[in-house]
Amino acid sequence: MANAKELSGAGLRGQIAGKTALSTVGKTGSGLTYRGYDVKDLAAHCEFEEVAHLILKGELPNQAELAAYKQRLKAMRNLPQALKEVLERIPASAHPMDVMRTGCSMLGNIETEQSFAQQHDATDRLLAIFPGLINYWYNFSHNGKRIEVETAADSIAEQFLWTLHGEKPTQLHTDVMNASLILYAEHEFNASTFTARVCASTLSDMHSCITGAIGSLRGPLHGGANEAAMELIEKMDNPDDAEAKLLGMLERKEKIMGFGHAIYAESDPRNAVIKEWSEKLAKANGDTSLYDISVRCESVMWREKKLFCNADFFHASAYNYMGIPTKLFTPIFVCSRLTGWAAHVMEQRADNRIIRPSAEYTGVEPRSVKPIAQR
Ligand SMILES: CC(=O)SCCNC(=O)CCNC(=O)[C@H](O)C(C)(C)COP(=O)(O)OP(=O)(O)OC[C@H]1O[C@@H](n2cnc3c(N)ncnc32)[C@H](O)[C@@H]1OP(=O)(O)O
Ligand SMILES: O=C([O-])CC(=O)C(=O)O
Repeated sequence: MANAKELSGAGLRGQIAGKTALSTVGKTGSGLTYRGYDVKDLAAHCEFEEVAHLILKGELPNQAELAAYKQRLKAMRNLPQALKEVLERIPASAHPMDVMRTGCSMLGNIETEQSFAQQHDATDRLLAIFPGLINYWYNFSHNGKRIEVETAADSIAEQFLWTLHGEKPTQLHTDVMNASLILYAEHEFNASTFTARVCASTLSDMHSCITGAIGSLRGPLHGGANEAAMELIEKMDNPDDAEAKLLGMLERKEKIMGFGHAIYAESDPRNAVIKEWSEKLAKANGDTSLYDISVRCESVMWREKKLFCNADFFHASAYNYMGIPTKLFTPIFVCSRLTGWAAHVMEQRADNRIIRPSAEYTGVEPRSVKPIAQR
């Protein structure tokens, strides 16, 4: 069993900030469970929709329940005209995470969650619409194409790749995307989920909670690390060059994105899964250089700093092998983590007290206001 990380210091590290029945992170040092199931088990045996059902409704579905759930999501993919018009006004230079944030917020204006009784409907609609939403904007702003988002895709994994590339993806690519969505789905009180819960604790609506969470996920210390990792490894010519560049960065005390974790001590269980998929993709592509560079980065970081790859690092090469533009990496995380965020919002609502911690004051002592002429 891996050692637990010593949790103390700034950033609320180690503080119990609430209760959850959704997941455990690093409880045995390195494990991750969703409602009692090991994430590796789920990634090996399930479709993303099964895991979404587990997280949002409490149990894995049976065959009939899964078919009904997928059919329901499939029927909710259409983009309202008003949302298309907003997306068409966002320039190609925008960051896709900002597009996701705006898209989610806009949907909250036109399909507002009127009461908490609609929380599952609001969540399912977001799950169904997000892949098409981001790829509608991407194709319009980058290629001048208004794509059809109501595809024949059988799953959210397939829908993302289909709406991006305009054709049915290969089984290998669908399988990787499916595993990736499962790995990213839920992670206890991480920064973006905590954002969603804080928002939910004011009794706000689902779209506001998710919009806020997207803003928190965007940063390179959180979800944005998969893009930052790609920007790093694409500058490396080969494994030896990777080693030299990393040693230089460590010497200059630079942060290496895609490494380290706030909770896990020695490894992130999601890494082994996505690393294996990255290797399969590399072999299928007939060019393993990006994978080989990533493997060297992993061994150098462990040898030099005892820092390990988190979920994001091998996602960079895996997504790149599937022809996904780097700036769309973190929006995929959104399409997945939406399940965890929404389930946490529901959990917060079910047993709520407004989240309002205290601060240690470090400012000046009390003083009186001088009339403006005397300042
Ligand atoms: C899906 C996800 O969101 S996973 C996280 C994605 N984020 C990244 O990959 C960004 C890079 N990693 C990091 O910035 C950090 O490891 C975080 C934000 C994930 C966790 O932060 P913390 O809990 O504060 O890290 P931790 O306490 O383990 O840091 C210990 C030391 O290692 C250093 N360290 C941690 N990660 C890294 C890294 N990736 N590169 C270089 N040094 C690092 C810290 O700077 C710290 O050094 P110090 O004591 O001299 O300040
Ligand atoms: O838990 C965290 O701090 C970050 C993380 O890995 C996630 O949100 O998936």
